[in-house]
Amino acid sequence: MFHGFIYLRKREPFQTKPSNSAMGESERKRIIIDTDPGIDDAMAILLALSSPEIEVIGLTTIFGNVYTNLATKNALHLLEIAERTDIPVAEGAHSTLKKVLKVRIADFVHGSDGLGNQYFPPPQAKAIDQSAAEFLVEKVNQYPGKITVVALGPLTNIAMAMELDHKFSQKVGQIVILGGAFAVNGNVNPAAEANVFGDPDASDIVFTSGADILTVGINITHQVIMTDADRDKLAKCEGKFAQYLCKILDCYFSYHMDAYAIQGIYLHDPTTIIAVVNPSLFTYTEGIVRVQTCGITKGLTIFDNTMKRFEGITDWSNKPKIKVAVTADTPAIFQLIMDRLMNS
Ligand SMILES: O=c1[nH]cnc2c1ncn2[C@@H]1O[C@H](CO)[C@@H](O)[C@H]1O
Repeated sequence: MFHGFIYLRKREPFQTKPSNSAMGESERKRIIIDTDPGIDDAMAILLALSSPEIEVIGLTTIFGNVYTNLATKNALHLLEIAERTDIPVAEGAHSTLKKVLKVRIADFVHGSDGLGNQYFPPPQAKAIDQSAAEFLVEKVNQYPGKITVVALGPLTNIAMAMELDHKFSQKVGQIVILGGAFAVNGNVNPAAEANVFGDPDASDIVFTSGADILTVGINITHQVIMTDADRDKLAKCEGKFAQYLCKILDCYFSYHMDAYAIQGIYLHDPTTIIAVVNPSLFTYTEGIVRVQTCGITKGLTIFDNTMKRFEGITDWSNKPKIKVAVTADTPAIFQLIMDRLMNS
């Protein structure tokens, strides 16, 4: 049982910023998106690029929905679609933190090209020479306390950045993670959510690193659903992003019909972007999260609400707390995603 609700905060948990006003450059949050595109990653990246509250200063890539080299290709391709090739892409790890090369790839969710089996022409641009971890470290040192890292895939690159610079956790502004399944079943198996399962050792390191972390699990993202009818609305928009997304969504819809028997899709990654764009649409609880790294419950996220003083030392004792999203204003989140994508 997830007993965190006692700590539930009202709608002032994050520093809330106006969502639609013309914001000065200095007020915009600088974000780096760590991503494995991925259909819902593509939606999230285009949503982020349509959101005046944030400035995307880089993309870093990781395995998950696709292998890392394809994630890099897709990230570069999406920036070409958005005409934002000024944004650097840094390629990340090809294997887990423990160097397991045989990673789990969700091509059955996103198509073998990761973008709904559209086989777009290869991008012209190339990734920068720095690795994802090096890029992350450089940026948090350049803008201490000011970078928000949005992690939409397994957490390998973030854990590697923490290994590379032991002060990374203190220098990063916030890490907003799509990860975990709190008090609900996973989506890889009953225990584990896909991103945490992808690299459980890295997830455990990141969750216990002491950084300011907000994690948005599938207990939240499974509430934000785009239906067939919503897709039809998107298809009627002339906007470039809306038209592009309608091309790639079919495969993701078919997967949800197969796996969940729903005529709709879960907006995991776009919902996580909204947690950065308008945090007041979520509430969270605070506690310590550890990750099971082996066995049949590999990838399980186990939350300690710190209400009980356990006798003796446990593996949760003295670990830093993180924020775990527990409620969300799902109609408002969905509407904001749609408005941004329809008007892009
Ligand atoms: O069944 C699944 N297996 C693997 N990955 C999945 C599945 N469903 C969704 N995702 C992907 O994992 C993240 C959320 O856990 C999302 O990025 C989503 O695209």
